[in-house]
Amino acid sequence: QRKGLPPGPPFALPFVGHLYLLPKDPMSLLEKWRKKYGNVYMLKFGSQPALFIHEHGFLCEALVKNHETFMNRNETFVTKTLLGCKGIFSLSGDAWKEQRAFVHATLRDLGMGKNVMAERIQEEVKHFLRSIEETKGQPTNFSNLITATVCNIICGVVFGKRFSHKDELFLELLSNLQFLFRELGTSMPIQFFPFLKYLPGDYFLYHESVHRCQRMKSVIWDMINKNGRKVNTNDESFEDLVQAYLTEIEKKKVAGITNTSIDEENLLHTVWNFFNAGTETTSKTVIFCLLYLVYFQDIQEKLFQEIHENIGTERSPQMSDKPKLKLLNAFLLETFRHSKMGPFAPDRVASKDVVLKGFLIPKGTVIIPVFDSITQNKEVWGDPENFRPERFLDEAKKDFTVFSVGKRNCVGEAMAVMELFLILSSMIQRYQFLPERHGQKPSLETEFGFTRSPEPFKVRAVLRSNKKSTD
Ligand code: HEM
Repeated sequence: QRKGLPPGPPFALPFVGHLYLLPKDPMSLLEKWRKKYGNVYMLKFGSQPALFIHEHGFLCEALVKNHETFMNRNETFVTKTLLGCKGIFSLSGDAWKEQRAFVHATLRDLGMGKNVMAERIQEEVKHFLRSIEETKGQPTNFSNLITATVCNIICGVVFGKRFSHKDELFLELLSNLQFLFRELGTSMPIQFFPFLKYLPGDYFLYHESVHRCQRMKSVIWDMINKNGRKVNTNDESFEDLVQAYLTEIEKKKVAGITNTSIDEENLLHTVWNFFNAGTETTSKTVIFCLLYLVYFQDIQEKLFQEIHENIGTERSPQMSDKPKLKLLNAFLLETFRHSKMGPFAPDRVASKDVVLKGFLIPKGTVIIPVFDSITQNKEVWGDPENFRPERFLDEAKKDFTVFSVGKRNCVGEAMAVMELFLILSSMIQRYQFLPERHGQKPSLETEFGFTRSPEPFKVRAVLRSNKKSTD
């Protein structure tokens, strides 16, 4: 090891580095290494150094204080082969800065004033509540409905329209999205050993993933074009992201600007990134919230009382109600923390040699934030194993976010928070969620993946007695 490098386990093998040591769910091994080497240690992924960060302060040192050095994404099988290094998620350098500034400003505008974003979310929430009602209090697994709802909210914000949950394009979008999320974990070895794609039988799902990505592009392209859009470069008022983006492309053309990343290829991939980054994360959060509501009936009742006192049961919750629902806000933060929904943040790469808190981090090092430890550290949280929303009410503010930190944090954070607030407050206001069978709690066990999932569970959604049917 070069002098000054962070500590790390021995026995890195030629070609594979430490990869051979990592099991499918590596979290307990990473925790073991954290205890042995500290909150920051280094492994080798093949020949590439990989820095694991288990501490919020160190993460800020890297991603906030040294943003320019760690701004770029690592080029991986997913970002390079599947996403073609296009779109806001995969781009690096000036092209990323240009996409980010444009997307950030557009999302901000959609969420301000008339608040088109909140309107689109509320429209979808109405459909969601109606679908819950159709279950008539019978035990139901709501996961697919929640995922379709969240995906359709993105359609509303991006394309300016929602789709019927039975629409063929919408169903294909959803199925490819779910496949890629579920299966990419299995094809991970391909990330480091691309020659595996030549093995017969497509065991690592290389060809299937490439095929699904091609279908995904074609579906999104159809959705982008479907409205037969007209672009008016003088019109500054937009009701969706695609319209804003197409207008920006046109403006650049009219002005003769060719040195730009604002083009159709990046539009397609950026829209795709929205679905990849926004569907699974947000829907899993709602699913975990539902699980905790059912498991902790006393907390559910307190949340209902808070809504009852501050909003009543006659009108739908609005974004302006959010500051008043302190327990609901705390419940959401505790769900993020306790569920460990996103074990890792997507990786970045060091663009030059840099010294962080006395450690030398060589150019080309991959940075892997381990959110699991940040949310489960006993020294920070005291009793991390307990689900206690009040910790976000009573105690000194904790440094923690599941949206990552710095200028390249989640660009959809405000939208996600809006969705989660409107979905949850509306659900709790209207229904009481009960376990499948009286007195039988669902399991809190989870399965590891890009995002963690709870074990499948059914719930009875019983209309609160003071609510009228939505029909
Ligand atoms: C609970 C919900 C969500 C969580 C926990 C979450 C978390 C994250 C995290 C950890 C990152 C990586 C940031 C980094 O590299 O440091 C990210 C990036 C991103 N997220 Fe989210 N996200 C959520 C919802 C959304 C939504 C609703 C959208 C949009 C519809 C979205 C769009 C994106 C995009 C486009 C990026 C890439 C940003 C860039 O590279 O500049 N996310 N998200």
